[in-house]
Amino acid sequence: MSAQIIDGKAFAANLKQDIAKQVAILKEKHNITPGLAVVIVGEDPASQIYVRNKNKSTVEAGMNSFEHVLPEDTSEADLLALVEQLNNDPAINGILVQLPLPKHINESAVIDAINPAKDVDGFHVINSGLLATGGDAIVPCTPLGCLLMLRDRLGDMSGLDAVVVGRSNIVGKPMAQLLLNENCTVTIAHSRTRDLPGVVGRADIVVAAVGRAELVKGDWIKQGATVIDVGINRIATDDGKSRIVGDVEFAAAAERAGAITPVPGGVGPMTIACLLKNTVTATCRQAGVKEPQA
Ligand SMILES: Nc1nc(=O)c2c([nH]1)NC[C@@H]1CN(c3ccc(C(=O)N[C@@H](CCC(=O)O)C(=O)O)cc3)C=[N+]21
Repeated sequence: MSAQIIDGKAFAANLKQDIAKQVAILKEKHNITPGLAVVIVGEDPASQIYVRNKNKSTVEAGMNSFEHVLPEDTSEADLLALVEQLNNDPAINGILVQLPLPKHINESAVIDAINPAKDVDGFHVINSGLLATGGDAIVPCTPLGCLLMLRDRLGDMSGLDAVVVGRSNIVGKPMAQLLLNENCTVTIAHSRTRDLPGVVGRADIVVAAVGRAELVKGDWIKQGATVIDVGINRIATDDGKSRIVGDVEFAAAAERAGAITPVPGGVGPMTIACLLKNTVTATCRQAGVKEPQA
């Protein structure tokens, strides 16, 4: 058997079209243009590429994009002052502070300084608390993108065994919450898990988010399982160049899975589409208007 490849790029392109329609309706009916501010501290080239992609997608969707590139040696106090300024700016509906931040800055202090209503990453402790307690959270973009692809593929997930490999605050934990909300039986596996192959092998749904190249082996996957690969790892190749691989051994896993996301072209593009989606959601909540149907 060979898996269906879940085309995250095409899925994201569709989602972005819907979002552009929503933005057009917001403009026409309410005279509102959503504004997204992205803050980046330091010169990490990979980060700069993400920021550029986000900026391009935001503008393509008809929203306003504001970029703040600060030097690596920016103090925590100066970054907090910028966050406060963005919190108070009515033209800004969403704020994203690119992670990781330089080591001299306390990340959670910065994230928790963002107005939770503008926290389009869904990283604020208020939003993680709302997600955990069934409230109206802004949901982190990567897990939200994974959920949309899973719903599209599987529909009702009630009673399915789901394993999330990885326990980060930004992917693993919120992903587990979302799967629990779908009535899956959820296991969170991590570096101390005994018998990871056995745990993964029971799962109908595997979400791999550990950040370790090809850690999840193809022959662990249950026949017909749905595999979502969140990893983006750059590895060296024999010819002295490099390529991007996920957290799952893709070719071998595709032999057994029912469906699988590729890397690149899977979860990554959905993350950006969901950032735009969250920005529309946040804008509508701030304005007290119902989210338009695309
Ligand atoms: N506050 C914050 N929020 C984030 O959402 C955030 C962050 N910080 N820091 C960095 C990571 C990384 N990230 C990616 C988003 C999209 C792709 C993406 O679209 N990747 C494409 C292209 C990959 C390529 O070819 O380079 C793909 O997977 O197909 C990748 C990585 C968001 N992040």
